[in-house]
Amino acid sequence: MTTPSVDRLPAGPASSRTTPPPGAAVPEEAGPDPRLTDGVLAGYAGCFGCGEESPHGLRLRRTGHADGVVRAEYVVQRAHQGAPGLAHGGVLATAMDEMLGWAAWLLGRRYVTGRLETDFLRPVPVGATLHLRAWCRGVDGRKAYLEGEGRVGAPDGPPAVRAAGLFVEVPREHFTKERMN
Ligand SMILES: CCCCCCCC/C=C\CCCCCCCC(=O)SCCNC(=O)CCNC(=O)[C@H](O)C(C)(C)COP(=O)(O)OP(=O)(O)OC[C@H]1O[C@@H](n2cnc3c(N)ncnc32)[C@H](O)[C@@H]1OP(=O)(O)O
Repeated sequence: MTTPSVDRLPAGPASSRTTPPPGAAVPEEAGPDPRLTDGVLAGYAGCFGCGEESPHGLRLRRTGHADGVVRAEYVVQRAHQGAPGLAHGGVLATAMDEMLGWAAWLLGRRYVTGRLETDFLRPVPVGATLHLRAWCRGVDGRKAYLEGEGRVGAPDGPPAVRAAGLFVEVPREHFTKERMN
């Protein structure tokens, strides 16, 4: 049996639930609008994906944002291992969740993840830098369809992870009503 080249896989992992319906447009980016976050969530230091005060967090560092594509870098830490020396798949999925979330919030509305699909294409070693990108494929009412990928070592390095997600727009109260403290 031969192993198919991952580079020949289809462009994304999207299922019907993360594929925008025909006619769903990609809106002009409007954000991030500080009024959406009310100072409570913006740049939240405790965020597991990007916060500087999350001790074992991913500390994603945004490196650019142009033409509807948001970019970031993530260095795999020892605390992020699954198998010895390799990133845990759930941690890589978290990195993609964060990236797709950024791309959604840059549309200028509040979104949470409804569904996240991930393809793991290669193992990612501890110490490696994952170069991440995410973009919007379309918005349909409250639903936004996002995609992203992570490449090892360089922006055009070999792909290690790809993701597609459905994000749902929520009101500000979403972030307060269920909070336990
Ligand atoms: C996150 C805070 C960030 C703040 C940062 C501020 C600074 C900005 C900087 C940086 C950006 C942030 C980066 C963050 C990245 C990480 C994001 C996360 O991890 S978010 C946490 C995990 N996600 C949840 O906790 C959601 C839990 N789920 C819910 O609360 C509800 O289920 C919700 C809101 C998703 C939907 O509930 P309903 O009652 O409001 O609405 P219904 O009617 O059920 O769904 C609306 C539509 O969406 C579809 N839908 C919902 N879930 C779906 C699913 N799983 N699959 C397919 N479709 C789904 C439904 O079928 C419906 O579609 P039809 O309008 O009928 O066409």
